[in-house]
Order: sequence, then structure tokens, then C-alpha cells
Amino acid sequence: MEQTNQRIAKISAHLYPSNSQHMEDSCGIRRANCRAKGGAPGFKVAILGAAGGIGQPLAMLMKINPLVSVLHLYDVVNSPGVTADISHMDTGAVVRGFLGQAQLESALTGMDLVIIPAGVPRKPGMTRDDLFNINAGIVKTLCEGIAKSCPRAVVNLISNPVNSTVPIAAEVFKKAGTYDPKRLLGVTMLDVVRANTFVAEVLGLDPRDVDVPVVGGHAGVTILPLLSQVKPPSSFTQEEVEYLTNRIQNGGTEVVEAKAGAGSATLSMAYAAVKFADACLRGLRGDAGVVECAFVSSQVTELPFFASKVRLGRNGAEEVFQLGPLNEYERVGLEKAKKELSASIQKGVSFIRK
Ligand SMILES: NC(=O)c1ccc[n+]([C@@H]2O[C@H](COP(=O)([O-])OP(=O)(O)OC[C@H]3O[C@@H](n4cnc5c(N)ncnc54)[C@H](O)[C@@H]3O)[C@@H](O)[C@H]2O)c1
Ligand SMILES: O=C(O)C[C@H](O)C(=O)O
Repeated sequence: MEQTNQRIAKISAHLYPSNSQHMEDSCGIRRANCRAKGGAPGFKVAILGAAGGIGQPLAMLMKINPLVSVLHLYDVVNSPGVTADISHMDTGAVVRGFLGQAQLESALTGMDLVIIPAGVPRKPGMTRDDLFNINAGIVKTLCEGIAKSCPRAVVNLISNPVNSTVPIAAEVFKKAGTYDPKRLLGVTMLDVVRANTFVAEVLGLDPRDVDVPVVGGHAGVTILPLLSQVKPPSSFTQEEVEYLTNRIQNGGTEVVEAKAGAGSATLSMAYAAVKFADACLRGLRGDAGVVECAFVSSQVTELPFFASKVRLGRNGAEEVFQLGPLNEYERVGLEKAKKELSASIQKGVSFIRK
């Protein structure tokens, strides 16, 4: 028996030379006979809010992603159960769970990419801005943790209202002296996913063959689909333009109402978040030509933040593209979007600077 224990200890020391924490499985149970799982080269990704409606399917999909070698699942409730469940999937990523503020630092240390879907969702009748009072504080705390434990990580911020939470995150990072505008991205991918779907329906195409740039922000009129730039090049009647713009801008509300008090988009959001995170990871890996829409620090308009196409690279959003030619309908939409966006950005900034 003693001999067996010594053999296991020797193997363990070889597998985990510097960090005995690695010997804990996803439930936090010490298992002396665990071998290194996976071990494939890849990126370390943390999901903050991993036990939520978005967090759970997002965790499942990230566990399947071959670019992920380590997946940290953090929440203030239920993360041990979600972690145990996800960790049984026979894919490469090693999964570890973290519960509560005391484990935030361990959850974040060494991460390359941090995805944040933590926070409360809307109920029917609410705007995304109605979530500000609760979610602003959550995002602030989590970003303080990132500034301390993984200041070089790329951050994908999902928590609403994105138009304000991204400026909040930027202010937290500025205060901590760690702000790198390229590494902070508000996730607006769901607007693009919806736009591709709805436009494909109208055109009678496969949504996978359609690409609709959606710029501005992520709330109501700030969501501005550029239908004049749809690929493949397509023309729409004015009625179609109005129907599509309205449906894309209100896609979130459509789901909130259909769920009738049980939350907002979670499954399509998890899909969109993984699509975006995968693009960020391919950029970090050095792939060329990775371009997606995101809400980032921007000089495309006079506003300090704006969603547009960005090129993702080894340092995050390495290039922010101009909007390109807009038609009259889009120019009017842009003015409306900027007015609301400006107030939402200022609200986020003031929350930290107050
Ligand atoms: N950007 C987008 O396109 C988009 C799309 C859908 C939803 N959202 C937003 O994402 C957020 C989450 O939505 P959901 O449906 O998953 O909500 P949810 O309530 O189902 O899950 C949120 C999770 O966050 C956790 N949480 C709360 N405070 C936390 C903290 N301090 N640290 C870590 N975790 C914490 C909760 O315990 C819960 O598990 C909402 O703000 C929602 O509006 C954004
Ligand atoms: O609509 C919401 O509140 C959630 C999210 O922003 C969405 O667009 O689905």
C-alpha cells in the first residue's frame, strides 16, 4: 500500500510539478489517482456567471471548443454542480469550478480570455437600462478581479446594459492602471446572428451564407443593421428594410416576451458568445483575417465606444473598421443611435468616476 501511494505521489509530482491545486477535480475532491486530462495546447478561458441561463450552455459549448485547454467556471451559486456535470464530457479542456468571491482570484489567475455573462436578465416591460443598478456593481467587482489577477486577458462582456457595462469595465481598468482598449470587447454578436437569420428568411437563403454588419450598440435604436452592406449584395424594399430593422432591434424583447418572465435569450446568446469567443481565440492564435462586430473603444464616430467590425488578433481588437457608405435611412438611424448611446456611455463612466 505504502509503495502504491509513493508511486502515485511520484506520478502526481511529475504531472503537476508546481500546483497541487490541479489535483482537485471539478468538485473540489482530492483524487490522488487522477491523471492529467487533456493536456492539449490551447487557451485558458474563464466564464464568470457560469451557472446562469447563458453560462451553462456557454460552458458546455466552450468545453467542446478545441482551442480551449483549461476552462474555469465561476459563479456565486451552483458552480460546483455545473462544473461536475460539464467535466464528464470527453473533450480536451480541463474544467475547474470556483464558487463565490473568495475564489474569484483563483478562477482568474492565468486566464487568456474571460467571458462575463454574470448579472440579472430582463423581464417583460423592462429595458436593458433597468438592469443597470444591479449589473453595474457586479461588472465592477468582476473587472476589479480581472485587473488584479489576469490584467492581460481579453474580456468578452455580455452583461447588460452592454452600452454602459463596457464603459464601466474600461473605467475600472483605467483606475487599476491596466486598461488596454484592444482587450475589452462588448459582445454584440447576437445582433449579428439575429440579423443573419432574419435577412436570410426574407431573401430565402441559408443564414450561414449571409453576413449583415450590425453597428452602434446593444439596445433598441442603438442596434443599427447596415442592410445596404449585406453580403451577398441584396436589395430590399422599404417595407422589408423597416420590418428587418425593427425585428433586429427588438429581437431581445421578442425573446423576453415569449419567455414571459422566465428570463431573456440564453441559448441563442450562448451560441453567439461561443461564435465570438472562438473568433477571439483564433485571433489570439495569430490567424489572419478574423473579423467580427463588437462594441469597443472606437474613433469611428465622436463617441468613445461604438460597435463596428473589428479585426481580432494576438492583442484583441487590433483594428476597428470604419462604417463604410451608409444610405439615407441608415444615416438617420445612426444619429438616433448616437444620441442614446452617448447617454448610456456617460452613465457607465459616471458610475465609476462619481
Ligand atoms: N450581450 C447580449 O447580447 C446579451 C444577450 C442575452 C443576455 N444578456 C445579459 O446577460 C446577463 C445574464 O443573463 P442570463 O440569462 O444568463 O441570467 P441568469 O440570471 O440566468 O444568470 C446570471 C448568472 O450570473 C450569476 N451572478 C450574479 N452575480 C454574480 C457575481 N457577482 N459574480 C458571478 N456571477 C454572478 C448568477 O448567480 C447567475 O448564475 C444579463 O445581464 C442579460 O441581460 C446579454
Ligand atoms: O434582450 C435582452 O434583455 C437580452 C439580450 O440583450 C438580447 O438581446 O437578447
